[in-house]
Amino acid sequence: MALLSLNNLSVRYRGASLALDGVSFEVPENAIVALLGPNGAGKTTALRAISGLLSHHGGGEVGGSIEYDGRPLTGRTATRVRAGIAQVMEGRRVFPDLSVEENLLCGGFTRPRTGLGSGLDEVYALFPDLVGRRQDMAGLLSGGQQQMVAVGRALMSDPRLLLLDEPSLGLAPMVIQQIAGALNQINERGASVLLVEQNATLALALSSSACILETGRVAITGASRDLKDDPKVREAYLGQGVGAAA
Ligand SMILES: Nc1ncnc2c1ncn2[C@@H]1O[C@H](COP(=O)(O)OP(=O)(O)OP(=O)(O)O)[C@@H](O)[C@H]1O
Repeated sequence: MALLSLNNLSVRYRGASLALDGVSFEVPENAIVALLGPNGAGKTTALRAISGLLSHHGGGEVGGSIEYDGRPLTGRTATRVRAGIAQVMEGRRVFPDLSVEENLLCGGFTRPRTGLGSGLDEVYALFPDLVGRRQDMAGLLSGGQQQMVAVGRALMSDPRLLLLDEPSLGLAPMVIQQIAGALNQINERGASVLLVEQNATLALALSSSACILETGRVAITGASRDLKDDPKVREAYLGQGVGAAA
């Protein structure tokens, strides 16, 4: 059974045209799935629908359905059903005047009381760069370190599904590799990841399957290893036209 499934999902923002038009895809248990596509394709809208944030962005009519762990993400129980989902929004959004550790602890507020500790040790093990900065104001960190705080804060709730919106945006290659390594480790420990990325090469390397959106519809979907070799995908999304080196 899929952990998350979008079934014929449509979203229309108030006073605007359809942002998503009959989108269906799944995130299996314990998988990394990439959600790709050009600017305006509807990737962030899909994340907002899953995390329940559409109403904070001009609302919208929603059609179709989303199921998480076999239960619908609609109606009065949706907030409770979403308890296992954590999101890292585009642009990092750390609390700049709180310390690194305070930022992380904010994310642990809904952590299940498993008796396994606060989660801080796991986050510091994933991102050793943060250990020496734990008492520093998060706003003073580099962009890459702030992204580590944002991902770490989401992990503090011990989610089964992590939603990430453009985690590599504006970061140096070495930092991107660290974040990618952390996502692999999170996945190895059993969590699923839905990864929205403009960097399709990175996303296809990290994920087992991918869904490519274009103007609100699913254009291509399949196993990431197949999509990496698909001439249409290479030309349109990987910047590798016919005859380009692999
Ligand atoms: N709050 C909003 N109100 C009205 N229209 C919106 C709103 N947010 C997004 N849209 C529109 O919905 C469509 C999908 O936007 P969305 O941000 O989901 O795309 P995206 O694939 O995430 O793009 P990007 O890669 O540029 O972030 C676009 O046409 C956009 O203009």
